[in-house]
Amino acid sequence: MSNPVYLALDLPQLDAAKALAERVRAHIGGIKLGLEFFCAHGHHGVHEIAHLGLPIFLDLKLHDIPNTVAGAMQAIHVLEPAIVTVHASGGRAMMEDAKAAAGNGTRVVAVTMLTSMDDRDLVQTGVAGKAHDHVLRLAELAQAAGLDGIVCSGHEVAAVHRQWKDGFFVVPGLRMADNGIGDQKRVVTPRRARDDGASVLVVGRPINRADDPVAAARAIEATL
Ligand SMILES: O=c1ccn([C@@H]2O[C@H](COP(=O)(O)O)[C@@H](O)[C@H]2O)c(=O)[nH]1
Repeated sequence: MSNPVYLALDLPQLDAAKALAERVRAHIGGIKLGLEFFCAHGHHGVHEIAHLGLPIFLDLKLHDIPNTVAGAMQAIHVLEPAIVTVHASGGRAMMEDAKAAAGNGTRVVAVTMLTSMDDRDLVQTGVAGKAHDHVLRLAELAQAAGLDGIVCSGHEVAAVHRQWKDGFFVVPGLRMADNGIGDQKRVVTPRRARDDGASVLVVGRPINRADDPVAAARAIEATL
């Protein structure tokens, strides 16, 4: 089985990001490039990281009207990302158009509820109910829109997996026992997320802020 860990390269400097990816390359299965990286380095930065030969996950969390999101998907075709994210709360039509505009080799997955939010945060956005139910509802919408899967926390992935058997599930918010959680609120260990059905495990700070990133990546790999 291939390594499900995708390293979130949330670093402002391109050289430092490249050097880190090269160091941990043998202990990860792919690289996630998010808003911080893409806003700073754009297509050029993606090409630089893609030279390493690992699958690229563009975590752009697109959220706009359908026409605009479809245009953005077409603009990133050329980068041949393995995975791209959109926000499920953008609605069914937006997700359908995003999927239609994506390249054949690209999985489009919908962010349900950010792992940095809990039940209280959800209520503050005007959504009544629990995170768990909200995630399941948005997963159903993403499936109906023809997406490949969703992004959710490790708290929900087992339930989502039961309702969407062949879905592709991306789980961030992962921490080992000795990691600080920072701004994340719905966290589990990488092992628990994998056992509960995660397809991709997104790990950022536990590796990219570690004193020894290679040792940290190896330690996570050893638990899987
Ligand atoms: O719900 C979400 C969606 C995306 N992310 C992204 O994953 C990484 C997690 O980084 P850590 O340092 O391991 O907390 C980061 O790039 C987020 O943008 C998420 O955390 N939660």
